[in-house]
Amino acid sequence: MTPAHLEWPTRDLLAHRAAATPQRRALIDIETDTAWTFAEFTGRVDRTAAALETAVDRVPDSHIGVLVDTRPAFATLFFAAMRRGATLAPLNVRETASELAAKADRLDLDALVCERETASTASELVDDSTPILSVDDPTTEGVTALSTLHTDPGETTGEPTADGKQVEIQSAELDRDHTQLLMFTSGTSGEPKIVRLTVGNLVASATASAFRLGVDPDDRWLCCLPMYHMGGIAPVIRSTLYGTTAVVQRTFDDRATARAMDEFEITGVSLVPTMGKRLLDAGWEPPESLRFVLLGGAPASTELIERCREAGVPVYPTYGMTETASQITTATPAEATAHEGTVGQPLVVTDVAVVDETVDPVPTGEPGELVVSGPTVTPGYLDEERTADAFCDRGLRTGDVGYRDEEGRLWILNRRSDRIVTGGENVDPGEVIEALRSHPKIEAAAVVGLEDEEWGERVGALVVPAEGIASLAVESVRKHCDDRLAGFKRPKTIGVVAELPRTHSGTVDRDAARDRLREVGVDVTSSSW
Ligand SMILES: O=C(O)CCC(=O)c1ccccc1C(=O)O
Repeated sequence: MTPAHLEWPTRDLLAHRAAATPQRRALIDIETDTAWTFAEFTGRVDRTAAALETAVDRVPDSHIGVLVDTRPAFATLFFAAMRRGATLAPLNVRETASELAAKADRLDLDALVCERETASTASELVDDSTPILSVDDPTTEGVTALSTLHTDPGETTGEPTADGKQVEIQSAELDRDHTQLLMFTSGTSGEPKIVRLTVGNLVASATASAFRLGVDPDDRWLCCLPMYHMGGIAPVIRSTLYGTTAVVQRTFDDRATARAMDEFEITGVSLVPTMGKRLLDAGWEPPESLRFVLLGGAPASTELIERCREAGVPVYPTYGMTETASQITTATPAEATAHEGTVGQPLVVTDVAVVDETVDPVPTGEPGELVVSGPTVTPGYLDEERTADAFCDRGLRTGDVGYRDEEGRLWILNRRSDRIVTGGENVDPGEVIEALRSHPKIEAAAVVGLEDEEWGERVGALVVPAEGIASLAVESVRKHCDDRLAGFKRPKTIGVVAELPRTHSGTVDRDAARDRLREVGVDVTSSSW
């Protein structure tokens, strides 16, 4: 065992930051045009932590649900929970009350934190004995002041002085193995999994990220991804660890986001591919200040990477999961250009093994399931059975298929769980998508299995016509596939749509794609099955 004094430090990141650089800017909120120094931020966190103490009998290890959208108050709650050893369970504010109630039921909540917009939904999610707190105090102007709806807010500590000197720094050592976050994976079918992420996972991820993206003391990271997803909260943790500024934008909007990048001289931003495409479609020109666009959450097309290169966007395609506290591999702009389609090499602390069905490594260049290990990997799901299923001796089985080159760069082929089984044959949707995308009039495609009486499943395809293509004949798509795919792989139902349905995190929503196909799909007869 490693002696304690040689172990990775797990002190309160924010308290440490507030002591080291109290006057540097921690957060900028675009919506309210407000900025907080690290001294002010840590003061707010203390007040929020005090309000939690008042509302919850025993804060350490309590489960605190969060129904708050992307705003500084979310960041404040995160660090308040960290400081007091509570566990935060962020919920997706865009879901319906019934979807949220099903999730809340699984979390065993000791309290629920809402905001003005979600207060009425929040009251439907928990019973009367569970305190509900709001980050919008109706009696004060403070955006991050936290009051309670069901209970008295009690005493709060005062604001720090202008020079931050009187801030009381609580820099207690944190328990690295403490579960800091319970995150729902953006599952597209079946019951979503609840991922446990520890303080150690989050700190390791934020540390390793810096070795790929670099850190400049004047960095400003634009946070416009939802903070209840991993890709949205990760930049807040990174910025606090680095002592740099998180600029918070409640919702992405191509024009408003482009404007914010100019106005705040943004140096980095996390985006999902759909956002990157929308920015470019709107004629976005990246500001000179911009050093990186971390592009993840879903595979980016080679066309999008090429468009980024042409527009001078410093794009870092990344492959990550909630289960690994964000990035697993990340490619640099130079790699992304020189090695088309790659998501780059693993972060410095992460190992990726490519394995066959018996979990033995396959030779370089050959495809296999990706197994991830290292300090960013979750200790498991809330559900023990699912944990047992997901892990092997080598680490976390991702269910994704990919291959690596001699230098260790990774390519993702498809999500294994998306595999379609038709008439006993396995179909890799990625292969069908590739065939469809080689059609000159098709820009994007989603391929899913549709229930079929005879074959179990049949292949269905939603296709999006390329820009400027007024009409795309289903017959021409069918012919194109006839020439390129074995009979069982050819789409038997084809639908032409303007846009693919996507989940909030940007991945294709496969259930919605299936529904769309049932609505607009045309059944085609292939010359052979
Ligand atoms: O796919 C996931 O669940 C993680 C995605 C993620 O973290 C992410 C998504 C978009 C942009 C950047 C990142 C990141 O790795 O920080």
